[in-house]
Amino acid sequence: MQWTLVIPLKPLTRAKSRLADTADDGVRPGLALAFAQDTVAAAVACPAVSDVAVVTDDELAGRELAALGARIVPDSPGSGLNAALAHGAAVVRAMRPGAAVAALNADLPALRPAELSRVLAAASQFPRAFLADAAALGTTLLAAAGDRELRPAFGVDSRSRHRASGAVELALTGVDSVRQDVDTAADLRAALTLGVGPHTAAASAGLLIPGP
Ligand SMILES: Nc1nc2c(ncn2[C@@H]2O[C@H](COP(=O)(O)OP(=O)(O)OP(=O)(O)O)[C@@H](O)[C@H]2O)c(=O)[nH]1
Ligand SMILES: C=C(OP(=O)(O)O)C(=O)O
Repeated sequence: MQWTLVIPLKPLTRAKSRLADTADDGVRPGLALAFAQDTVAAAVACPAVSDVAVVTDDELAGRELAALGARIVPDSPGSGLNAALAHGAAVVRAMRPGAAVAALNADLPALRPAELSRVLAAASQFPRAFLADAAALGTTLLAAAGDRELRPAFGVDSRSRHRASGAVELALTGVDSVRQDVDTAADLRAALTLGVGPHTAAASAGLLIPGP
């Protein structure tokens, strides 16, 4: 089964505000872009993924992510993360009716294509399914079969909302790279330990990451 991924990305100057202690205003946009580049590159390289749509209004990110093979969808609702995801899924399905779609965060710099394949293979067993993030409070991936609406409910504590929505929580081990989103300095440290992609490795090389 082949998936279309929908990846949301805020304008870079507003992204990753919880990393302000680690990366100042001059550095943080480039770091957020690097996370998205490594996420998109791994998604595009995943054999279970037929195409990747990035919902963003950021011009630079749009150019850079298109160069990696993503389709760029303007965030025309301009009403936040879940509206952007629902819009991205609708645009994808207008072009490819019945496409299986999965929302994936743009801040997974350690993402490995083989682990993403395992998660998508598991998700394909259910009408809707999700993967909890490394903190076990949020969500990094929400998947919907071709005949189901995505119904995204990302944001603080989204794990419990996605569970309450009837989506099946995927109980997989060995998929840490798909769970490891980066919101804080501790998350960045964990991602670097897992092994990040080349964009994030370069962008984080000069950072002093506060200790635990
Ligand atoms: N297109 C779009 N993407 C969004 C929007 N809000 C958040 N995102 C993306 O959704 C994912 C999770 O977002 P958040 O955790 O809310 O924001 P963040 O920039 O990652 O981090 P913080 O600023 O620390 O909250 C990231 O990939 C964001 O870039 C939005 O309004 N539109
Ligand atoms: C939006 C989410 O992620 P974050 O941890 O980046 O806020 C979420 O977990 O639903």
